[in-house]
Amino acid sequence: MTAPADPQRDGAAPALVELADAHVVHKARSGGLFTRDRVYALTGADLAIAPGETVGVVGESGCGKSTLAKVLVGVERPTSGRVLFRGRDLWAMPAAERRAAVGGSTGMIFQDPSTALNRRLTVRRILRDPLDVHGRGTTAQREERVRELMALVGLPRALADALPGRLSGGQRQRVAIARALALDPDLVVADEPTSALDVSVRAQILNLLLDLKERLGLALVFVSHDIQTVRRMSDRVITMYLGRIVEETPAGRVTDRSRHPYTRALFSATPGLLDPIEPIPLTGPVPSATHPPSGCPFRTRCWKADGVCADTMPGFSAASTPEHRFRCHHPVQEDESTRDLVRQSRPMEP
Ligand SMILES: Nc1ncnc2c1ncn2[C@@H]1O[C@H](COP(=O)(O)OP(=O)(O)OP(=O)(O)O)[C@@H](O)[C@H]1O
Repeated sequence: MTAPADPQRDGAAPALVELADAHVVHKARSGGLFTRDRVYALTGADLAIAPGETVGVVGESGCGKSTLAKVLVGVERPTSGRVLFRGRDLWAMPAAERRAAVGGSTGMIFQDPSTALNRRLTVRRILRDPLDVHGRGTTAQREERVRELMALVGLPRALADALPGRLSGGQRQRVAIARALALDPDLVVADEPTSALDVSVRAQILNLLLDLKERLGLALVFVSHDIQTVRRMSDRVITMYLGRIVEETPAGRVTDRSRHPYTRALFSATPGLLDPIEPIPLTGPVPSATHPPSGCPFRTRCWKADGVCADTMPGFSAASTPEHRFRCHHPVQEDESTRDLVRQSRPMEP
């Protein structure tokens, strides 16, 4: 069995949740029927989430962000590899113990609260449900907890008997956040929590998440396409490409100190993050997760790629540190500016 990649980084708090060489492989479908192909949704993920930290996850559509999120909170079982909750192998536990561990330590907030909440249940019932399922407290204590949760996320008490259809998008997402917090988890994973909301309420929901994280000492994993927001919210940013974690960067270094060419390209394409700059051009489509390229999955779009990249998937580079890890045969130099990379990566004039 594979040992956890980096069980406790030097001096860091012990991990809340750790993935050790986690893979998720699906059967591919075509026209509603399974085919012989496989979809490599998550490949060899090694990751440790420490108590109280905020980890942002970025990458293009289909790169495995949601899969990583679901594996971290124990709602999706990896095809192989291990998920450790406070050092204990989640999927080796008896089912009842696993359900209690997952319910009691993690919460998940989904993209669209309209579909994530049962439309036939009142706010009170939605918030009571996890307490009932996990047998928390007496009836009176559960009612009190529902009131507490509503206050925590800024929902007026008068909405306790409302159905989700009567609430605004922002209020619905507050209910979803309260439900994720019902059992007092240590880790909350928010998968694109604001992308289905009006622009006007996005900032309120993000501020609420940050505020709750501080007040409750939560660890937060934040998945988003919105790179600016990820950078602002996170302590550490994880870059994914075609099912792989290719870089983990301290958030303060992520714009102009990232060492993986893909992270630099992703951030260069975000307006307003760097001084006016052209984005690093990435040529060609994202390869299919059913037929990933040999070696490094990014090589087909990388201006630095050579034969080594086609032959071998890079492990974490020897130049990595415990805080800043990257998988690349030809990492960007520390002192190379994104401007230099734009120049290097520009396709040759014919
Ligand atoms: N149940 C499934 N069956 C088959 N393929 C799946 C399944 N779930 C996910 N996939 C595939 O796995 C890959 C990773 O999907 P995932 O949803 O984790 O990506 P993502 O980065 O969250 O995408 P997005 O940003 O668009 O939400 C994609 O190619 C997706 O089509």
